Amino acid sequence: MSTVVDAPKVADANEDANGNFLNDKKVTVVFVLGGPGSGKGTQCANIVQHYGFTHLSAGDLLRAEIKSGSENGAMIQNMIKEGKIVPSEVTIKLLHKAMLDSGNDRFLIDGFPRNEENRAAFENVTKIEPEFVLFFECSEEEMERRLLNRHQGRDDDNIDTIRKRFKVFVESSIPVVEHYDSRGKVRKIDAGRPIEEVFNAVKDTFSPYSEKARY
Ligand SMILES: Nc1ncnc2c1ncn2[C@@H]1O[C@H](COP(=O)(O)OP(=O)(O)OP(=O)(O)O)[C@@H](O)[C@H]1O
Ligand SMILES: Nc1ccn([C@@H]2O[C@H](COP(=O)(O)O)[C@@H](O)[C@H]2O)c(=O)n1
Ligand SMILES: [Mg+2]
Repeated sequence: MSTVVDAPKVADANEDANGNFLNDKKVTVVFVLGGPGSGKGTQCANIVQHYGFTHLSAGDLLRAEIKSGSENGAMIQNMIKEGKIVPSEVTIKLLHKAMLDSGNDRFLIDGFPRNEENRAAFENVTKIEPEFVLFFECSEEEMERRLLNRHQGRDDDNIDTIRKRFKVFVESSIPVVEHYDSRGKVRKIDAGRPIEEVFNAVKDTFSPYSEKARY
């Protein structure tokens, strides 16, 4: 995507430029975006180990909601199978509760906001602005290869749904990345490389944050 440019690093993560609070506690939120299979979950696990963030994957929260027997379970399951984006009111409720329950003050929010509706819902409900957006850029060929080799039993890791997810990503999620890019908040990472190399690049974007034990 040509409109996304490398932005400067956060000058000083200890400066509270945004004034973000969750229940009176100052918090830092980083959104982690990228196409399906770009490696968001893999890299978030590494970031958690080094920088003490709590990793909240919107997709994982939605899958847990299906398993919980929630009244929204069938609807969520159908949306995921079709590669569609679940209504924001459902996802924001799960995310907000998980943030409040965690007790941490650093959050990696993975796979959210996925569209403009998600973004507006997060802003309206939490009043929190992300510190920055980590954006994993990867070719569709490579992402498709990774997803077809993931073998985690996900309903949406089949070629028909993968193609639908790619389309939704381009049409609905890229505009969100562009929104944050126009505000200088996007940290673009070449995610087509081996996992360790990608993490080295990720570490550069987290350098303003002190190393902190896993939360
Ligand atoms: N840099 C990489 N090189 C090769 N394989 C990778 C790399 N990063 C992740 N993988 C593998 O690709 C698959 C998808 O990775 P991961 O689950 O982290 O992606 P994701 O962006 O979270 O995907 P989704 O949006 O579907 O949740 C996994 O099997 C993972 O082990
Ligand atoms: N904000 C979101 C995030 C995810 N979904 C649905 O879950 C599917 C899987 O998401 P992953 O991040 O785990 O790949 C996704 O394709 C959507 O159907 C959502 O609706 N809203
Ligand atoms: Mg994931």
